[in-house]
Amino acid sequence: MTQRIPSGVPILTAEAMRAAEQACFVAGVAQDELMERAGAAVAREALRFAKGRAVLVLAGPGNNGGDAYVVARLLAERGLDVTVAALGGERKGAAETMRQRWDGPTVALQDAEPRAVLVDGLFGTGMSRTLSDDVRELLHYLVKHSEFSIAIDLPSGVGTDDGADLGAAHMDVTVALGALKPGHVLGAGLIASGHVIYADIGIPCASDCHSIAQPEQAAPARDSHKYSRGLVLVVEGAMPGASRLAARSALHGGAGYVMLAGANQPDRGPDALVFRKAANADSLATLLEDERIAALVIGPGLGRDAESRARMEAALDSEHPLVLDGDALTMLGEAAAERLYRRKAATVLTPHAGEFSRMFSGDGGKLSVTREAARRSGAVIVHKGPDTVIAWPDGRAVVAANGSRWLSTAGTGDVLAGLCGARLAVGGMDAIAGAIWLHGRAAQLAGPAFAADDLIAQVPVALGECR
Ligand SMILES: NC(=O)C1=CN([C@@H]2O[C@H](COP(=O)(O)OP(=O)(O)OC[C@H]3O[C@@H](n4cnc5c(N)ncnc54)[C@H](O)[C@@H]3O)[C@@H](O)[C@H]2O)[C@H](O)CC1
Ligand SMILES: [K+]
Repeated sequence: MTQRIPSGVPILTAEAMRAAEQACFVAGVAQDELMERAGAAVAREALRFAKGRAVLVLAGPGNNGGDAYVVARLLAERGLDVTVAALGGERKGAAETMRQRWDGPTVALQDAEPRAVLVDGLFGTGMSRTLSDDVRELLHYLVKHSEFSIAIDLPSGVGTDDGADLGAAHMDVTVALGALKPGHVLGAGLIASGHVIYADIGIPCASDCHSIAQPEQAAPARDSHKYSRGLVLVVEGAMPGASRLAARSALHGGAGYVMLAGANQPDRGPDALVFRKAANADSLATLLEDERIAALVIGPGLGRDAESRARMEAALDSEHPLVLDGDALTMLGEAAAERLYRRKAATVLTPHAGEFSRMFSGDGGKLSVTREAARRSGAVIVHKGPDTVIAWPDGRAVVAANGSRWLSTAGTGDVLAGLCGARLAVGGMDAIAGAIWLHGRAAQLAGPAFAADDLIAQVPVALGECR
């Protein structure tokens, strides 16, 4: 898997990181020691590429700069040709100690000349405002004219807690110190960070937010049968192709039995896919009385007319675990939180950015607005994108940012909705992250320029990789 983001790693905000660091100091670890560990972790990665190349280390005014001086010293001790370009003069505390321990060449940042390897130690989690024009222009110039660029903790110019673009250049590698930050996995920060390497520097980092990890996918129990593995019913609508993609995806995503409820029997498609006639909302409501249904998927290709709305209401009124996607989300709109909060059964929403903004307002980064929406609606929210944020009502969150760029093709959202239905049926709300992992992994396996149908074919292969 092209692992741009390490999996299963805690994600901490700047404030949480500082608290974790403080707890270390209280436990007796000195800031100098942490800075030495941070610098050693970055130097180790820089060495992989820097052999025989000239190195330019940018040192900012704070502790990110302190780390930078450690990196410079360690690389010079290994015989590399290192120059430090410093922003500002005397530092405070451990950063000043590290500045004084550096006895190699130092120039003022504005006098820096490009070198083959660039180490960015200007700003890390202390980034609080947009980079000034002169610093931003110089940073971009130096990165552009380097052969390899590596950022300490975060690329300078990335919003730590929301991935906002505060002037960042695109780095080849970023070494995340102690934990990932939202800035590594969201928006502009995900792009600027390049390949993210997690460096454990001995700071205990508990978090209810992690980067996505491969799900455990035990094979079905020996005595399982199609109902115990979960019956998924997919509601067909105005555009049957979308719901059929979702239904076939559920079949390959591990469901024991998949039904497609619609107006006309499909004239082709897997025989394993059972069709049930439901010509209108009333006949759908009757079908939904079947207690064997473990999960319901509605929205792909549903349509937005009165009949579609009536079908959605029938699904919402049922007491089945429910995946709402596409048109169902658009029809819910701003009423989503209030309408869903009353549901007792598990509800999963799979909005893309536009659908999300029509349902939930709120400012702040994608992680915080999605967590707030999950809390208010009582639903699991899968806020899709190159940085998909999954948030549960109890505050837990997972971010998936390894997906293939080829997922930007029609029907892949329908496939995800079907996978969520299968995982909801098999493992309940907690299993939803597994659907996103399977979707992303199947896309990587499908290679370039796949169609949604090819994506479904790779899901069992991705499942086979799970323990
Ligand atoms: N948390 C850990 O486990 C460790 C963190 N380390 C490193 O410390 C930095 C965070 O250091 P801090 O001093 O808090 O902030 P920065 O160095 O990122 O920023 C310095 C300073 O710069 C000012 N500032 C903010 N934005 C701008 C701007 N746009 N232009 C100019 N100046 C700006 C602001 O006052 C900041 O305080 C962390 O990333 C790690 O690299 C430890 O060394 C190791 C353990
Ligand atoms: K940095």
